[in-house]
Amino acid sequence: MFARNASRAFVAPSASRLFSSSSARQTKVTVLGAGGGIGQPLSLLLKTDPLVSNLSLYDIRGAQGVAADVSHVDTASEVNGYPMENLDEALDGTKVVVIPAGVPRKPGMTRDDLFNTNASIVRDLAAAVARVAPTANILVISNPVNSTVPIVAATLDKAGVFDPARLFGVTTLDVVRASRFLSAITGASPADCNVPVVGGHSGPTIVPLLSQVPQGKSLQGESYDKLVHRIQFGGDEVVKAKDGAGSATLSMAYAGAKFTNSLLRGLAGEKGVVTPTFVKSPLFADKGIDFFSSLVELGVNGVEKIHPLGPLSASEEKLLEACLPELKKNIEKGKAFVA
Ligand SMILES: NC(=O)C1=CN([C@@H]2O[C@H](COP(=O)(O)OP(=O)(O)OC[C@H]3O[C@@H](n4cnc5c(N)ncnc54)[C@H](O)[C@@H]3O)[C@@H](O)[C@H]2O)C=CC1
Ligand SMILES: O=C([O-])CC(=O)C(=O)O
Repeated sequence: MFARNASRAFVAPSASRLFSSSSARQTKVTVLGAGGGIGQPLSLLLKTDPLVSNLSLYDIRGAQGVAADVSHVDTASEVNGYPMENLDEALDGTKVVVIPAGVPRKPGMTRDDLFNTNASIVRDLAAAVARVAPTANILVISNPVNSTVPIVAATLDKAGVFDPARLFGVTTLDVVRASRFLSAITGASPADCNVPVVGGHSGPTIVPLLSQVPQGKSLQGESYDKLVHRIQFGGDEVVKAKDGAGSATLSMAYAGAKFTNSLLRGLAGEKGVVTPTFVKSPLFADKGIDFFSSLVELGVNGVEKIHPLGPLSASEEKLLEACLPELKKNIEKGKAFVA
């Protein structure tokens, strides 16, 4: 059964629940990059989401095969796959566009090293969304998220269709990791370890607010430092273990499906859906940083309310201090690319 709160675990609904959910508001969701390491399992998980009525899978290679495969799963949604030349058709009438298109890291690379390849992929896809589905909600997974989200914003802005309430950088994997890693050292259930992770999505820009959850409050010294490092560099752990074969795909697909489900519940009118996401934000705009991830309430129009950070410990103040200049640089790089 689906969790009712964005911060709880995402669990695929049972078939009986799916069949009884036909009255739920349903929505066309498009995945751009559906043939990839994230795109394939993400498409599978979205096929199990009863809030998705149509699943549109697009990639420059392989999307039709993924669509044929996923379409046999016994849930009610329709699935269509589109090849490279049919991007407009894939986007037609879509409410939600999820973008995991682009290259992943190899050992020794930073997320910023992906900029040269992924910036133009994301810009061109955003331009197509602006043209074909200008009111769609856009969920950006492609790295470096700190730069690709500003790229999408600037591209939509250029086309005259940017609505800040409908653009989201997906930072859910950081939240999922924080929850799991904290639960692993405290013995608490991950469901009780809902750590708000704020800032951006790369190394020092990832700021876990452990002091805001009871299980994390008392951590200090080496165990605190180790946990923060693991949350900030969890992606590197996977890149290293995959040894040249890419970065996190399965946990990211889970995180992407979880965030998409949260957004769909908000769009359908559910109240109290609150989760961290990287959005255009006033929180640090006075410092020239106009995108930031913090707890955001999702509603019928997308972003309903951006929550303030709340009280920070001295250690968290320091983490935030380290985050801001790096994040600013990443955002400016994205903006400059489109300008
Ligand atoms: N936001 C996050 O937390 C995370 C982000 N990522 C990022 O997600 C991205 C994708 O990662 P993977 O799926 O592992 O890579 P992958 O290489 O397995 O898949 C990428 C897919 O994008 C497709 N693609 C390339 N250009 C395209 C275009 N113009 N239009 C449509 N599709 C296109 C490729 O054909 C491929 O199927 C990477 O940039 C990675 O760094 C990965 C993990 C977590
Ligand atoms: O580490 C990477 O490159 C992929 C990613 O963003 C993550 O796993 O958090």
